[in-house]
Amino acid sequence: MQNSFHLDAVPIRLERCGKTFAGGARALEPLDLTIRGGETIVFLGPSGCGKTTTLRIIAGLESPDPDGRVLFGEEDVTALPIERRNVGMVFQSYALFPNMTVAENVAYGLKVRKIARADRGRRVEEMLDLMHLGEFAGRRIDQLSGGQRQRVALARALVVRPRVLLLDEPLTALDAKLRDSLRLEIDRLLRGLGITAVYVTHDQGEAMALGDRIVVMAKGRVAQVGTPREIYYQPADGFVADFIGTMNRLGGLSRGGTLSIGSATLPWSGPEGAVELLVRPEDLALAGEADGHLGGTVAAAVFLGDRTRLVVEPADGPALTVDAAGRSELGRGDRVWLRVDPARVLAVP
Ligand SMILES: Nc1ncnc2c1ncn2[C@@H]1O[C@H](COP(=O)(O)OP(=O)(O)OP(=O)(O)O)[C@@H](O)[C@H]1O
Repeated sequence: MQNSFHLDAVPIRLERCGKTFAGGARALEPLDLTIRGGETIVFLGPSGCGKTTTLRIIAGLESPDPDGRVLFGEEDVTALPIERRNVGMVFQSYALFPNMTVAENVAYGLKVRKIARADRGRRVEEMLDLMHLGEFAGRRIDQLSGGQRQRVALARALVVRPRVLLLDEPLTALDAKLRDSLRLEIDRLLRGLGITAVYVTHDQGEAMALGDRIVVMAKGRVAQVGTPREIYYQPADGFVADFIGTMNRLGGLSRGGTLSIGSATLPWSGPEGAVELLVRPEDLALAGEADGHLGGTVAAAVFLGDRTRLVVEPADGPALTVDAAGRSELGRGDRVWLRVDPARVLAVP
C-alpha cells in the first residue's frame, strides 16, 4: 500500500479460553489458538456458536473463565480492560457519533489518548486518505451511505495504530453489491497494513475471501482450523463440509479397497467402514452411458450464465448437484450419466 501508515503485527495467543455465563450456560469450550502476527483469521459459524464471545475475549470486553489466558505477543493481557489493550474495533452497527463530522469521529480516539492537536490533524488526514474519505472530512455521519460509514468506522479503528483490528460482522448491514466492494477494500487494507486482524462472520464467502485461516465453530467448539483451501477440500467432518460451499453425499460403499457407486466399482484407498462419502459438484463430471458410473434424471436445472447447475436424482441414493459447462441445453427430465473420480471423493467421520 502506498502509504507511510504502518502497524506492528503482534501474534495473539488464546490459552484455554472458555466462557461460562452467569446461569451456567457454556458459550465457549476452552479454546487454544495462536493467531500469527499479520494474519487475518476469520471466525465462521452459525448464530450462537460462540464467535462473538471469542472476539470479545480478545478485545477485553469479556473475561475468559478462570484459567484462561490471552496474550498479545509476550504480554499477558488477560486482566487488562479494552482501553488498555490498544485494539481497534469495527461493528456491524458502525457505532459512530452521528452528529460529529467524519474528521471528528476519526480524531476522537486520538483526543481521548491526549495526542497533541497538530499531530492529530496529520494522522486524521493520513487515515482519511488511506480510506478514500478525504472529500467527506467535513460531512456529518448522518449524511453518509452505509458503505461510507463503515469506511469511517475502519478509519476510526485504525487511526490509533492498534495492535490488533477486530471486526464483528462489519458488512452484514450492507446490501449485496456494497458488501462485495467493501469486502475487496477491507482485503486490500488488511494485506497492505499487515495488521493482525480477527474477523467474525456467518458468511462463508466472506470467510473464504478474507481469511488467511478460518476457524469454523459449532456450538461453542472449534470444528476445524485451516486455510480456506484446507477447509474446502479437507473438511474435518460433515458439519464443516455442509457449512462451506455445496457438498454432495454419495450413496456408496467403501469396502475391501473399492468404492461401489451406482453400477461402478472403483479403486479406493481412503478410509472404510462407518464414513460418509462426499464429493463437490465440480468433482463430478457428466459422461455418456458407456463411461458413466451413475445414471439419473435431471430434477432441476438453474442457468447461471457461465454454467448450469443441475440437481440429478439417481435411481436410488441422495440427489446430486453437478455443474454442466456453459451453453449446455440440459433441463428437467433429461436422463444423464455421471462420472466420479475416486481420488476426489472425501470420507469424513
Ligand atoms: N452476556 C451473555 N449472557 C448469557 N449468555 C450469553 C451472553 N452472551 C452470549 N451468550 C450466549 O452464548 C452463546 C454464544 O454467543 P455468541 O454471541 O458468541 O454467538 P455468535 O456465534 O457470535 O452468534 P451471532 O452470530 O448470533 O452473534 C449463545 O448461546 C448466546 O446466547
